[in-house]
Amino acid sequence: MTPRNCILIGAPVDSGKRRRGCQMGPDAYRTAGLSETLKELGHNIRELGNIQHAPLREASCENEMVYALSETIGWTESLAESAAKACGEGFPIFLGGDHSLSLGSVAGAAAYAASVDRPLFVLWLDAHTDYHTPLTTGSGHLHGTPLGYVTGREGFEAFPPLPAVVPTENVCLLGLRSVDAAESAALQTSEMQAHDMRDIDENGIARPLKAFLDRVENANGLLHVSLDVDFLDPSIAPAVGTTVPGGATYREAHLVMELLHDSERVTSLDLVELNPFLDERGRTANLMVELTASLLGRRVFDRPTRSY
Ligand SMILES: NC(=[NH2+])NCCC[C@H](N)C(=O)O
Ligand SMILES: [Mn+2]
Ligand SMILES: [Mn+2]
Repeated sequence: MTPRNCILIGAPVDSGKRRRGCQMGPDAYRTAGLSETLKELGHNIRELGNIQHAPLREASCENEMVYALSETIGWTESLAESAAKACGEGFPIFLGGDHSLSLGSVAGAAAYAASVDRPLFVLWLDAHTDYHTPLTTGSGHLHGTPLGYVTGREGFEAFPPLPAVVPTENVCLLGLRSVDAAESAALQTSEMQAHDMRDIDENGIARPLKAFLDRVENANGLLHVSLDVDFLDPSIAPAVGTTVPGGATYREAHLVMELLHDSERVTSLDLVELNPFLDERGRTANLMVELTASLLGRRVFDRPTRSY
């Protein structure tokens, strides 16, 4: 297995929703031994500690429900900058923080991809589509908007202008089981490949993922993976503020990670929405670390062939 130059970037973003706790996420991953686990697999690890948001400026939005706009803009600025830089130096892993961190991490990955003239693809592992804009969100929670931002939807005027838009046809969502009406309407007119849990129940999780990975391969694309804890079933991953029943099982989740590893396509990763305050003796943090290990090459044993 080729060793990767992993760059661990702590992003204690907690502004994307009202319930606090994701700011403790980076330390929970450290406590669960993320860095040691990846080292044992033979990877090189660079730890950047926790980054901070850019200085806050006044910002406003027509939608008065929108929560902590300035802070999320500040995070988007600093994260986009560190993501673009880290993508040029290795394999960035963002230790979140809530999902609003992906406004910045994906924007930065897209900027990097454009700078090397390669298309960026995004795999969204989530119960939710996170395709709102500040104008359509009913909750006002900006962790529900990152895919809206990076695909260039209107309504993000207060945010840093996107250096490069991710075309909706380059986005694949897996694990959906909670989609708001406004998001569902917008999804219809987009080219995103959205796979809900029913789709996965009927067809399995490998089939849609392999089809997507083939497209990434054929386009010689870079691939950003955004893993929201609530992709997983709450019975195995309770530490998230937005649990939805009926999520990915332990084996489905590991299979996704193993297929991603085999594709050798993943170039950046977000681990988001872990709220250690809601965890049970660290089990969700531990599982997220195990899944990251599978994505980075841990396997049960080295199979001589894969044709049985
Ligand atoms: N990243 C997340 N957990 N997003 C949940 C979003 C939930 C809901 N769609 C909202 O906009 O409020
Ligand atoms: Mn999410
Ligand atoms: Mn979610």
